[in-house]
Amino acid sequence: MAKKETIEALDWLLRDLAENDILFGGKVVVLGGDFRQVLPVIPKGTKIDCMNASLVRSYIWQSLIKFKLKENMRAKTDPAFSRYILQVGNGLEEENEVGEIKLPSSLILEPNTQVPPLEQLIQFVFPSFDLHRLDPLSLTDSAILTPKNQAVDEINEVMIGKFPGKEHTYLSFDETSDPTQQGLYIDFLNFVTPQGMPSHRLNLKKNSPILLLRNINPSQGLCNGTRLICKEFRSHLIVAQIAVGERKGATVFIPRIPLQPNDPQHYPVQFTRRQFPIRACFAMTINKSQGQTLATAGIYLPEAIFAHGQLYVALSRATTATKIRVHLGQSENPMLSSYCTKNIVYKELLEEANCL
Ligand SMILES: Nc1ncnc2c1ncn2[C@@H]1O[C@H](COP(=O)(O)OP(=O)(O)OP(=O)(O)O)[C@@H](O)[C@H]1O
Repeated sequence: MAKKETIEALDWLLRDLAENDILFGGKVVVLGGDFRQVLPVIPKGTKIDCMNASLVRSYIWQSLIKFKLKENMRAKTDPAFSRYILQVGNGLEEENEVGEIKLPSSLILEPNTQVPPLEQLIQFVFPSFDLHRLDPLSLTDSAILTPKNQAVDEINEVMIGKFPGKEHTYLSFDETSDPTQQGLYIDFLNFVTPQGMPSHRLNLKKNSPILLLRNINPSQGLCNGTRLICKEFRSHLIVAQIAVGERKGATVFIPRIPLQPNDPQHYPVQFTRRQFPIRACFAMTINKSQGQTLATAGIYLPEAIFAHGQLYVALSRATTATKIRVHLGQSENPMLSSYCTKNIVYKELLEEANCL
C-alpha cells in the first residue's frame, strides 16, 4: 500500500490546482486498500515507523468516507478457505507459546524423505513444461512465493536451468557516478543486486516468464509488477508478450534503462546500472506478489515471514486451498508441531482502520 505521504502529496497538488483549501481540492478521489496486507516498507523501520507510514495515521483518514468490501471474490468458490485467510489476516488464529499459528495439514507439503522440499514445491507449482509449451502465457499463472530476494534468485536460477531451450544472458553496464572510482568498484557493483533492481547477470529463455520492475509505459500496460513472457532477445531490447490484464497477449518492447538503488546510502559508492528492468518470475517475494492472482501457488518458508501481513498476502494469492502448498522450515520451538509458523499482525492498526 502507498505511504501516507504519497496520498498527502496528491491532496496538496489538487488543492494547489483547484486554488482552494478543501481536501483533494474538492475532487472525488477513490482509494482502495486492505490494511491486512503488507504495510509501506520503511528500510530498517520499527513497527511504529511502519504503522505511522500508513494512511490510517494521516490527517486525511478521518475525513474519508469508508466503504467495506465484504466478499473475497478471488476465493469465492472456496468459502472455508476464504474464512480461514481472513482469520489469518485479522490475527485471530490461535497462537502457540512462541507466537506461531498452526496451518491446516492440507496446505502443507507432504513429508517426503526422497525429494527435497523445494523440488517438491516446484513439482506442485510447475508439474510439466510440456503443458506450458502449448500455452506459454499459462506459465505466469503460477509462482513460488518466499519472503526474501535471495531465495527468489536461487529458485529462479534453478527454474531457468530446468526450463527447455537455449539460455540467453544479458550483462548490465554498471557505472560509478565518479568515473575515477569505476576500476575500484566494478567487481563489487557486478556482484550486488539492490532491492527492486535487476541483477547484473540476467539469464532468460524464450517463453520464460518475467516480471517488470519499473513503470515503463502504464498506458501500454507496462507497469511495475506486470508479468510477461520473453519472445525474442535482441542486442538492445527484449520482445515480450503481456501475460495478464486488459492488454494480455499484446507484443511489447522492453529497452535497457538506467537504474539507481532506492537506498543509495547502503552502498559505498553511487552508481547507475544500465539493464533491462525485469527479473525471471518463476518465484517472487511475497511483497511483490501483492495484487497478483495465481492459479497455483507454492509458499516457500525456509525462514519465517518477517513483516505484518506477509502470511495473509501469500495465502490469499490462490483461488482455492487445493491450489496452494506451503513448505515450512523448523518451528522456533522444534518440540512444537511442524505445521506451525509465524504470523505477524499489527492488530492495533487493524482496529484503528476499523477492520476487526
Ligand atoms: N466483481 C467481481 N466478480 C468476479 N470476480 C471478481 C470481481 N472482482 C474481482 N474479481 C476477481 O478477483 C480477483 C482479485 O481481484 P483484484 O485483483 O481486483 O482484487 P484486489 O483487491 O486488488 O486483490 P489483492 O489486493 O488481494 O491483490 C481477480 O481474479 C478478479 O478477476
